[in-house]
Amino acid sequence: MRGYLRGAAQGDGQVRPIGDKLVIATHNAGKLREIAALIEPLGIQCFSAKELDLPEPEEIGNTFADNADLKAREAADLSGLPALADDSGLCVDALHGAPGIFSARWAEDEEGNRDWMRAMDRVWRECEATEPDAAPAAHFVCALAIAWPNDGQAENFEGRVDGTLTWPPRGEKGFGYDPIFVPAGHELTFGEMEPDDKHRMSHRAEAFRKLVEALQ
Ligand SMILES: O=P(O)(O)OP(=O)(O)OP(=O)(O)OC[C@H]1O[C@@H](n2cnc3c(O)ncnc32)[C@H](O)[C@@H]1O
Ligand SMILES: [Mg+2]
Repeated sequence: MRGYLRGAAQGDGQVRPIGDKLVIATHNAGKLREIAALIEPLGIQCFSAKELDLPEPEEIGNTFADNADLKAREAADLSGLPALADDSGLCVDALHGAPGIFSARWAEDEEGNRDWMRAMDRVWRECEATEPDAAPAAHFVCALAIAWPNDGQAENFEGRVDGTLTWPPRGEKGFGYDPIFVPAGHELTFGEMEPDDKHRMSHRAEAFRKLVEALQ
């Protein structure tokens, strides 16, 4: 494993060690599964935020990158290890980019319980109200951030995948909005695809490729 990360555009240009232990700063089981699969070839030992009992920070940023940064920085400070966070979401053209950074919140009820059918249904109803007969254009964004303990900096890597939305939802292999998203040039939804196929084209895989390119 190449253990140093070159400073990227948003960082300070310094080279920092990743070492052989990394916290995956997410409380989302679907993301954790995908990130663990993408990280496996690097031979880094990973700890999840859940197994370290880290709190879920309030996502007060205005961009995916800001939210990824704050999740990574908090997990690094609390664990004393480098931490990788992912902030991601679905952006629908007809909804001016919504739900975007509010993708998780669209699934939540008043008590904060998540129901993905509720979120997908809301997206589809709002699209129908705007463009009744179209296959709405949408994309997923993934911002990854790596932060180091008590460092105050994070390195960011962003990926995107374009596609269209479909109704009704299809497939149970993914998570979140996967059952209504058909990537461009394909017929299966992300929910119907095998995980390896999603990894060949996903927003998360693209962000991850950029991270790996910055390793030395
Ligand atoms: O913040 P953490 O703890 O990482 O977990 P989260 O579920 O709250 O994650 P986000 O704040 O990034 O919210 C983004 C939501 O967008 C959805 N999402 C992100 N990537 C996705 C993907 O690859 N497929 C389907 N839905 C996705 C997903 O369900 C998330 O809950
Ligand atoms: Mg979140």
